[in-house]
Amino acid sequence: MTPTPADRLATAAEKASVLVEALPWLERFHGATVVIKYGGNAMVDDELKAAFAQDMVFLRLAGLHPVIVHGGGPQITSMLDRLGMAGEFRGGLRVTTPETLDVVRMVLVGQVGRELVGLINKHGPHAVGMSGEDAQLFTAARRTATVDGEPVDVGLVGDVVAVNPDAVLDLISAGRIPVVSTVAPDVDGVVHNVNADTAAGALAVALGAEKLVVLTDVEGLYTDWPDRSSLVSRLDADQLEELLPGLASGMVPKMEACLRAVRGGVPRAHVIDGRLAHSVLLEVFTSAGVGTMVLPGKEDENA
Ligand SMILES: Nc1ncnc2c1ncn2[C@@H]1O[C@H](COP(=O)(O)OP(=O)(O)O)[C@@H](O)[C@H]1O
Ligand SMILES: CC(=O)N[C@@H](CCC(=O)OP(=O)(O)O)C(=O)O
Repeated sequence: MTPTPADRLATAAEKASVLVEALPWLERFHGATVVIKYGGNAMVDDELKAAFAQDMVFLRLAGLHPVIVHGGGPQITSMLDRLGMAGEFRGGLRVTTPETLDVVRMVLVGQVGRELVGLINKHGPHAVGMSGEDAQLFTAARRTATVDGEPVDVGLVGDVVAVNPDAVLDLISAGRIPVVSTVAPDVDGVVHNVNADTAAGALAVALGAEKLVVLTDVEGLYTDWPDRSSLVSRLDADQLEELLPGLASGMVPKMEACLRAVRGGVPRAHVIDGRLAHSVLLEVFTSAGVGTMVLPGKEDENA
């Protein structure tokens, strides 16, 4: 059916109202740094990847400073399969032998990071890739996984114990979009595999980011997974701390990262659905937001 002049007016008014709704958020976040964790499971579809790249360029051109920390778990697993190498997760962390680490580093830095940089740079000379090894961005320390309450050795897996954000700040001040892969050396220079959620939380704190946004392949945090009526739209750090021990493995590093961020001075952390095209724009520029928002405390609820 051909739209009537009245239909066209209504559509135009709707489009204008979407743009105007963004105005207070454009004002509020002008010049702000936003750390975005782009998860491996949310980056398996070509159209979604292209939409994510558009969102990052949109944020930059709107005056924000997006910093991307990417994952790549499914991509690492598929390369290990192709190479006939066995892989295993314990307590949500990949058991990482020196041979596995070679594959993790190759896939994260050489494949997933490169692809994201390429997609963003279709729009102009914006993105620059780097890893935790560059300019001492991250220092890792070997960590264990927790399985049934017990510590379990998972090999060359690290937590981030120090961040030197200078190289990221240099890129930000040059107007670039840093794209960070999460392998990092320990104090002796031994490279470790770092979970990307963990690294994103640590980087958001070190940069004094305004927001941490974690994209994943689910609508947000469910307090009683997989009961679909238990999706939470907001909670504070104390409430999250109480829930953490009961969460299943995929959500644990994400929610730990959100907690680390808000406890470390980041005003808001969000877990949003990366399967929804342009979910980052909806989160940043609309009043309702999407997914689950973590706030430092109750007093911040109306902030
Ligand atoms: N409480 C929970 N709320 C939401 N998702 C959960 C929860 N517990 C487990 N999950 C699972 O965690 C997954 C996300 O973790 P993961 O697969 O590691 O994501 P990513 O690749 O984005 O890092 C979801 O797809 C869901 O299956
Ligand atoms: C220690 C550890 O488990 N590291 C992860 C690093 C990639 C990652 O975190 O990717 P996602 O965000 O896609 O899960 C791994 O080897 O899969």
